[in-house]
Amino acid sequence: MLTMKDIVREGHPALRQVAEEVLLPPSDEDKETLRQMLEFLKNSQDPEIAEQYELRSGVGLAAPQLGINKRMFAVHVTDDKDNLYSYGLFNPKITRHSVETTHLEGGEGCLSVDRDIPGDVPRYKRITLEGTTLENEKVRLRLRELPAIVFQHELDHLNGIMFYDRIEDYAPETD
Ligand SMILES: O=CN(O)C[C@@H](CC1CCCC1)C(=O)N1NCCC[C@H]1C(=O)Nc1ccccn1
Ligand code: NI
Repeated sequence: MLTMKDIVREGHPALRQVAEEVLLPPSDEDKETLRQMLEFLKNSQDPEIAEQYELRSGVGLAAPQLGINKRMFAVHVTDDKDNLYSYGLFNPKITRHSVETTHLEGGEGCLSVDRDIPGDVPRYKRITLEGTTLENEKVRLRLRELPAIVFQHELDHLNGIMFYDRIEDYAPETD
């Protein structure tokens, strides 16, 4: 099973690479990796397992965070209407998005970042995202609010972008 020692931290080159498309249909190895990533998220959200294996709770995990330069990530998150979004996706891409943006109250964190970085991280409020599932089926997901934020955070990892890259820097007072 995956634990925190499998997750690379800031400074590891994989976090700053543009990940490679996964060849479809996904290989057994890629499917097994993605399944393990989804399992990690579920374990990390189980208080007993998380405590036993010292897992930081996560709602998303991208392959580059394991040092794997492939366009695949897992998400396991429940929205404010108690809808569970649990997916392992290959080659995800945003095909549509709102102009309107939102941000996670209190800012974002990252399992690959062992420090707190304050600041709003702007995300599209609504997105349409397409990808291929663990069953090698194409899906089109219409997401909003927290699920949309999580998928955007994961997609950024596939493009070598960290959440704090998006925190706008205020220009120093000029007057
Ligand atoms: O790339 C993937 N990662 O780095 C794991 C991150 C992904 C989330 C960060 C912001 C959006 C996606 C993650 O899950 N966390 N980051 C570290 C702190 C704990 C945890 C978290 O934000 N949990 C959470 C958030 C909202 C509601 C419930 N739980
Ligand atoms: Ni992250």
